[in-house]
Amino acid sequence: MPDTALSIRGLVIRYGAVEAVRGVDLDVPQGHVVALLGANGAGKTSTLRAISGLSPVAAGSISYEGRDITHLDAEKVTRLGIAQSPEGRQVFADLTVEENLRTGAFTVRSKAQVASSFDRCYRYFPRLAERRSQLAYTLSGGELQMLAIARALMASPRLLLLDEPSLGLAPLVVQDIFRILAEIRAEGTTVLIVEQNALQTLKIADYAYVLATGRNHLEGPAADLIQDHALVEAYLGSGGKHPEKNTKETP
Ligand SMILES: Nc1ncnc2c1ncn2[C@@H]1O[C@H](COP(=O)(O)OP(=O)(O)OP(=O)(O)O)[C@@H](O)[C@H]1O
Repeated sequence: MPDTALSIRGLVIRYGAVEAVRGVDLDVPQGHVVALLGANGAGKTSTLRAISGLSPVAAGSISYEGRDITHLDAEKVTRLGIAQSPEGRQVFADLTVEENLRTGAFTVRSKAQVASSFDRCYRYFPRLAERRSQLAYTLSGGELQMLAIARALMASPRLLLLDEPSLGLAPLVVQDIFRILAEIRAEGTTVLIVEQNALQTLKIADYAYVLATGRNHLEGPAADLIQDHALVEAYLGSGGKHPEKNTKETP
C-alpha cells in the first residue's frame, strides 16, 4: 500500500445551527485519485474547504503527510503542497489568463519553477496558451474552468483538490477536462475530486467515497462501484445533469 497523503477522521463542520458534515472519515493514498461523490448538500464542498483551511472545523482531525493541519489557515495549507481549484471558477475577471496563472504560484520562489509550471499548464491547456493575454471575463465557461484548474497547478501541488470541474460544461468540454485529469493523474499528482458526474469520475479514480447527508454512506474501489449500475443510478447520478436522481435520501 502506498503511504497515506491525506487522512480525515470524524470531521464535523457546522454553519450556525446547520451541521453540514457529521463525522466523515476518508483517506487519500499518495499518487492516487480519490473521488468524493454524493447528492447536492451531502457535504462534499464543505469537506474540501475544510482541508484547504477555508471552513472552520468543529470537531475531528485532518492530517497531511503525517502532520496535523486541522486548524491551519489557507495560506499555510498551500505552502504545504495542497492546492484547490474551487467550484464556480473563482478567477480574477479583470486579470489576463497569464496574470491569473501567476497568482496561483504565490508560494513558489524559484523563477525556473514558475516558468516550468507555466509550460506544464500551457501543455495541458493549449487553449489557455492561445489566450494568455486575454482578460479572464472574455473566456468561455470551459476555458474558465481550465483556468481554475491550471491556476491550482501553478503551485506545483502534491495534493490537488478539485471541486466540480465539470459543472455546467458542454459534454465535449467535459470530455476534454477528464482527459486532462487523466494526464495529471498519470504524472503522479495525488487528487481528491468532488463531482456530480459520477460515471466519468469513477473512470479516472482509484477509489471513491459516497457521502449522504454529511456522513460516509459507502466506499470502495472505483472499478467495483462503476460495475454496480443500480448504485450508480440511484446514488451517484448518471451524468451530472440529472438532479432528480441526486436527491434520493439515504435508506
Ligand atoms: N456558508 C454556509 N452557511 C450555511 N449553510 C451552508 C453553508 N455552506 C454550505 N451549507 C449547507 O451545508 C450543507 C452541505 O453543503 P456542501 O456545499 O458542503 O454540500 P455539497 O455536497 O458540496 O453540495 P453541492 O454539490 O450542492 O455543493 C448544505 O445543506 C448546505 O446548504
